[in-house]
Amino acid sequence: MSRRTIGQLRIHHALDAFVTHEVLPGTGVSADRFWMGLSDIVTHFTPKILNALARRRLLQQAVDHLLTAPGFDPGDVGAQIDLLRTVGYLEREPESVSIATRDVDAEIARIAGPQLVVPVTNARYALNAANARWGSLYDAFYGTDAEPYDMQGVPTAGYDTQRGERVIRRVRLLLDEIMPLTRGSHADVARYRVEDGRLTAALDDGAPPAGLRRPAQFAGFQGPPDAPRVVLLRNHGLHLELRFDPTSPIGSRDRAGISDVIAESAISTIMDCEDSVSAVDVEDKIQVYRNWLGLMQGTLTASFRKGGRLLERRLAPDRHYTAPDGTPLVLPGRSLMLIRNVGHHMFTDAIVDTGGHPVPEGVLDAAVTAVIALHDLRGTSRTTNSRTGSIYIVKPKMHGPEEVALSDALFARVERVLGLGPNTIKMGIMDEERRTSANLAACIQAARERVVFINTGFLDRTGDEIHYCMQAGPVVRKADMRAEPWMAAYEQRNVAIGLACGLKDHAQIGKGMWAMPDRMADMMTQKIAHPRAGANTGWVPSPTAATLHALHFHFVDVATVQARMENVPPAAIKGLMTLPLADPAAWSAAERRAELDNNLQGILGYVVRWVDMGIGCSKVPDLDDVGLMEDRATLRISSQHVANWLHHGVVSQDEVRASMIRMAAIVDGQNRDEPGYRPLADNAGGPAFRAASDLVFKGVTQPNGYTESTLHRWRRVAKDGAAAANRTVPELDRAVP
Ligand SMILES: CC(=O)SCCNC(=O)CCNC(=O)[C@H](O)C(C)(C)COP(=O)(O)OP(=O)(O)OC[C@H]1O[C@@H](n2cnc3c(N)ncnc32)[C@H](O)[C@@H]1OP(=O)(O)O
Ligand SMILES: O=CC(=O)O
Ligand SMILES: [Mg+2]
Repeated sequence: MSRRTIGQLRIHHALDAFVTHEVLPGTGVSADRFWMGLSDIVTHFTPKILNALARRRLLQQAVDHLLTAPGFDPGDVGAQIDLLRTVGYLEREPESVSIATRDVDAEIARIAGPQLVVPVTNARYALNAANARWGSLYDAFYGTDAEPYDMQGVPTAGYDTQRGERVIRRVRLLLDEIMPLTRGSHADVARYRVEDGRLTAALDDGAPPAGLRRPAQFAGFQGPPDAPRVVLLRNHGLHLELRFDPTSPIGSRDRAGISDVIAESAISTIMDCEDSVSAVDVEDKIQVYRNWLGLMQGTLTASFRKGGRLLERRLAPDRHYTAPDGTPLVLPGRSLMLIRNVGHHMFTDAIVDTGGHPVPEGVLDAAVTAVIALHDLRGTSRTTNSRTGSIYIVKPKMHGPEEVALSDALFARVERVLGLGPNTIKMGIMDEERRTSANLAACIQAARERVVFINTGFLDRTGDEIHYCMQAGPVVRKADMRAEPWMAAYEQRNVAIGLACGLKDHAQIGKGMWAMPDRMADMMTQKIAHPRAGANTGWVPSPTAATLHALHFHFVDVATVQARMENVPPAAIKGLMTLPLADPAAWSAAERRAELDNNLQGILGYVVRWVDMGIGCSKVPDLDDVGLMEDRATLRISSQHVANWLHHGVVSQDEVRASMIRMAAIVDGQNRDEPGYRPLADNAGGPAFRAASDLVFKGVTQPNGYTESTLHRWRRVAKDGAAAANRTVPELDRAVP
C-alpha cells in the first residue's frame, strides 16, 4: 500500500489524494498546513489518548477487584462509592458550573424538537435525513401504525380512501388541540384566507369566519392572500404548513382544498460516522468523509430506483413565505447537521506514524470533518448549514471529565490549524458511559465553552453498566434493565444537572433513541415522556418518526417544563450506583433460554450484515417479528449480556452454541430475499459467525464491552480474505501503557 510521508505521518495515498484534491480546495487551508498540523496534533495527542485508555483499564481492574473481594456485598452501595472516590472514578463535583457556549444555532439553543440520526455512509438516507426538516403528517399517520390498521393490516397497493379519511380527520383534530380556532374545528373549515395580516377560517355556517384563538400562531403564507397555496402556523417555535391544492387527489376531495399538512420535524440531524456505520479501512473512511463533504458543499446527490422510477435526491432548498406583516420570511429547508466522530478508543491505519502504528481515528475525524465543514462556514456551499458560523461535532463514548477535556483540547488544536476562532467547533457530549454520568457536571465544566448537548445514550450506557458489574453477579434480563434504579437516576440526573449547568436556552438536553422504527403507535404514547421530563430533543431513527415525535413538542412546552424544573436537585448518586443484579434462581429454564435466544438472534442478525455486507445499522426482526434498530450500541448490550450470564454460569457454553445454531437458521430465513446474503448455517466457520462467537465468548475481556475491535477484525477478513485474519486490527495494534 503506497503512502506519502508528511511530518510524522505516513498517509495512505487515497486519503492524501482525497483530502488534498477534493476537500481542501476552497477552504483556504493549504495541504501543507493541514497535513503538518495534523502531524503535530497526532504526535501530541496519541500518548494522551493511550494514557486515557490505560486509565479506563486500571479503573475497571480496581472495580473488578472490589466486586470479587471476599465478603463483598453488591447491595452495599456505600462501600462501592467509597472505593470509587478513592481510585478517582468518582471525582469531586464542581461547586457550580455555568456553560458559556456562544454562537449556537437556534435549532440547538431555542427550538425544542426531534433529532434524527443517520449513517452518513448512505447518501440516499443522509440526504433524506437532512431534508427531514419538513415531513408530511398525512403520510406519517397513513403509512404507520400511528393510525391503527384495520383487519386488512398494512395497506398495500392503491389508496385506501377510508383510511385516508380517518387520517385527514385525525390530523385536523390535532390542529384543533395545538392551534385552535376561535370557534369550530379545522376539520370543518371551508376556506382559509389572509385578511389584514390575520388568518381567517370560514366555516360553512353562514356566520363570520373564525380566526386563530392565538392569532400570533399565524406565521406566514405563500400565494395570494385570498387563496393561499400555503398557510404557515407556529407553536412552541415549531412550524406547520397547511398546503392547498384543489387539483390534487386529496385536495380535490377536501372541503378547504387542503392536500397535506407538513410538520417541521427533524430540527437537527446527526450525520453518524460512529455506531451506525461499518468503516474499517481507508476506502470506507473516504466514503464517510466524501458524503459529509457533499453535505457541507451542498452538492451531494443520490440516484436510486423506487416504485419502478429512477429518482435523484439532493438537498432541499430553503422555504420562502410572506410574513403576516407582508415582509419576506425564509425558513431553513434542511435540518441543522451535526457530525458524530468516533470515540477515543478507535485507531485507523488510513494513516500510520513513523513507527508504523495506526493513529487515533478520533483525531483524524476531528480534523477532517472540521475542515470539511469550512465549506459551510466560508459561504462557498450551495446551501447553508450553520447560520452562526459553528461546526457541531458529537463526541461519543468519553469516560469522565479528563476525556472530555482531552476532546476539548483536541478541538482547540484543530481550530488553530484551520485558522478558526476559539470554540468554533462545538461539542455534543454523549452521556453514555458510567463514568461520565457519575461525573456529569465536571464533564460539562470541562467543555463549558463548547458544549451544545448532553444526551442520554442509554444503549451504550446499558452496555457499560453490564460491563462495569461483570464480576459482581448475573444481571437482570435485558428488557428489565429500563426499570432498574440506575436507569431512572441516570435519566433524571442528566436533565437536572444539565439545567443546573445552564443548558436551558443555550444547548440541548437530549433523550435516547426510539429503537423500534415500525412501532409508531407505541412511540406516540411513550416518547412524549421525553419533553415532559424536560428534554428539548429526543432521538428518532427515521424521518417519519421525526414527524410524529414533533407532535410531542407541540403538546408539551419544554421551555415551561424546564423553567419549572430549574431548581430540582439531581437524584442521589446512590441510585446511579445501584447494580442491576438478579437472583438467577428466579428464572425458569424456559426464561433463560428465551433470553439467550433473543440476545443471540439480535447479535447474529446484526453481525452478519455488518461483517459480510458492511451495513452498520439494520432493522433486525426479533423473535416476535418486531423490527428492531440494531447498531453497535445494541450489540454491545446483547453481547455483554450473554457474556455476563456465561461468566456466572446462568447459561453454559453448550447452551450458547446450541442457541447460536438455532438462531442462525432463523436469521438466514429472515434474510432469504437479501441479494448477496451468505447463509450463516452453511458458513459457521466464516467471519460473521466467528465474529458473533468472539463477541460473546470473549466478551468479558473486551475493554468496556466494546464490540468494535471484533467487528473490524472480521469485517476486514470478509473484505480482504483470510490473510487479514492473522493481521492485527488497527485498534489492537497499540500497546496501551
Ligand atoms: C445507539 C445509537 O447510537 S442510535 C444511532 C444510530 N442509529 C441510527 O442512526 C438509526 C438510523 N436509522 C436507520 O439506519 C434505518 O432507519 C434502519 C436501518 C433502522 C431501518 O432502515 P430500513 O430497513 O431501510 O427502513 P425502512 O425500509 O423502513 O425505510 C426506508 C426509507 O426510510 C428512509 N430512512 C430510514 N431511516 C432513515 C434515517 N435515519 N434517515 C433518513 N432516512 C431514513 C430511507 O431513506 C428510505 O426512504 P427512501 O426509500 O425514500 O430513501
Ligand atoms: O449513542 C446512543 C446510545 O444510546 O448509545
Ligand atoms: Mg452510543
